[in-house]
Amino acid sequence: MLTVENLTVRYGAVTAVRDLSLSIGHGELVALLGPNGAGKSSTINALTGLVDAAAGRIVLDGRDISRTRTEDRIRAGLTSTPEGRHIFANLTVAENLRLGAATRRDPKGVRADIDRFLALFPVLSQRYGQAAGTLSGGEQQMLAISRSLMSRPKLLLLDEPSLGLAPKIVVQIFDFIGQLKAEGLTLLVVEQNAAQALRFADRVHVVTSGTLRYSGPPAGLADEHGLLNLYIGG
Ligand SMILES: Nc1ncnc2c1ncn2[C@@H]1O[C@H](COP(=O)(O)OP(=O)(O)OP(=O)(O)O)[C@@H](O)[C@H]1O
Repeated sequence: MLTVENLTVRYGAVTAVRDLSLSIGHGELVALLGPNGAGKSSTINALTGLVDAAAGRIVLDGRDISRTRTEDRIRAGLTSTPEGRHIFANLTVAENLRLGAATRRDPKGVRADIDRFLALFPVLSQRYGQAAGTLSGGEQQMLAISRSLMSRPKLLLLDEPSLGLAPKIVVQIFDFIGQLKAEGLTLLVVEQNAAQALRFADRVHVVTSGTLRYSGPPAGLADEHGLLNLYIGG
């Protein structure tokens, strides 16, 4: 579904991502792991067009989207849930959900999707008219993922869905991610929490200092020291 060839992201003199290539097949969940500052968010943001790629090619379902505007990438089926959730705290739960559907022109379908997420997460239903900023961290993450799904993506990029959440909530979030995969959604999940990310991953990439160090099945990282060595460059 997605092919990334030789992606490079620079911020002035800083090269955040260097010559990174990866692919994601239909229905796959691919995990992108790495320590702080490795270039994971920069990769996601280049895929959605929020930052410009200095070099490389991004191909979604056979179409080169490297120079396509973010909103057109969303229309083409690629959406991300950003790190830190970025829900609109002063807007209601309902308004946040509706904003996720900004690129759609089928009000009935939008309404049906909102109903689906309200049924899935009763707390969103109970707090439908309240400011989203009053939700707990875990509830905000559920809302952020639901909002992303409102654009009906075929590929969802999740940037650190576990960030700042209690371990029990993290397990619930990943249970939901596993459910999305079971429903056929294709996912790229960026995570620091390797154990959770690997629960449902078909393949995994490990990036450190902007460079891919490992690409392969999760079993290749089964030895904890394998991942640790990759992280510390051993
Ligand atoms: N807007 C920016 N301007 C300058 N440097 C940046 C910018 N955004 C990121 N960087 C730098 O690029 C590198 C990669 O950052 P990035 O946020 O992509 O890493 P990450 O793997 O997502 O890290 P984390 O897990 O801590 O979120 C880091 O050295 C970071 O300081």
